[in-house]
Amino acid sequence: MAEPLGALLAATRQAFQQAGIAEAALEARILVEHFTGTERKDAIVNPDRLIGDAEVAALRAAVARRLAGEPVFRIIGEREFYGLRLRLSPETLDPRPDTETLVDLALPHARACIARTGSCRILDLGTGTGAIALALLSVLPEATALGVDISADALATARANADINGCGARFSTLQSDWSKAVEGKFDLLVSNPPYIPTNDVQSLDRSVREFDPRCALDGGQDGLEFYRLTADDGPRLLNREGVIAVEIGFDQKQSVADIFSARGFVLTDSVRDLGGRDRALVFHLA
Ligand SMILES: C[S@@+](CC[C@H](N)C(=O)[O-])C[C@H]1O[C@@H](n2cnc3c(N)ncnc32)[C@H](O)[C@@H]1O
Repeated sequence: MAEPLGALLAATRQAFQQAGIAEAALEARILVEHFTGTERKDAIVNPDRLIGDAEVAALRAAVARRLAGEPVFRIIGEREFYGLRLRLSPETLDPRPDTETLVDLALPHARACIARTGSCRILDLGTGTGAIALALLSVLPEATALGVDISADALATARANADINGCGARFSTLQSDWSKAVEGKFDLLVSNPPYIPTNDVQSLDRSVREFDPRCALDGGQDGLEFYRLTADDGPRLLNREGVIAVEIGFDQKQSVADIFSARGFVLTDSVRDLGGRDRALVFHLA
């Protein structure tokens, strides 16, 4: 039966509040707008607008999934990141707002390269949805990027995201076990690698453990495996004044800095995330 938009929104919000969902009002709005094809203003200006049976049924199914623990962005299959709309798929990480910190940290280095040379060649190792590379491309029209992942599903999603967001001509993809198959030199290497120690994956929050792909999380026994690989291969992949910018776990700054400095890199920049935790580091070759 058709139901009024305002009532659907109120009922969804109430169900989420009762279930103890922290951002009940926001998540209710995201689901209702997505499944009813409405915008924020519609529920305010026209709460009596009738929503048809099919949309109501789709919304009810989505609410049931959310109440069963599935994250809201997985349910709608997309997420906003750095002002871009990114599709998600089964083998992509749901990109987190904290990763925008890495984009902001890398940006001045890319701009400096463009000022120097007129362009910037970016390598994104473990690109997933393409979030980091595409965010950079969206604000750097002179830049190009190569997104690398081991997952063909993730690369297909990154490709679609590049096209949807108008960066398709400047973005290419490569399936590779980390940097093994990557050829050529880059001005900026960015990466948000899997960095959870293998034994800690089981104790992650259920919304992460069950809905983000394990391959995007598991960073090996001590969580640092992909930093070692990146630091080992960095000198081969970077132009002379090239820069590496990586996201890290909140307690990994010293360990990651040690790994890179043992391979001839110098830590030149770092930043904390919105919650005040160490989040991203920049390295230059000494
Ligand atoms: C933490 S996710 C980051 C995704 C995306 N860059 C972001 O920040 O939202 C790590 C990514 O590394 C990829 N990955 C894991 N192991 C890999 C490997 N051996 N070679 C290439 N990519 C790998 C995963 O598929 C996943 O997309």
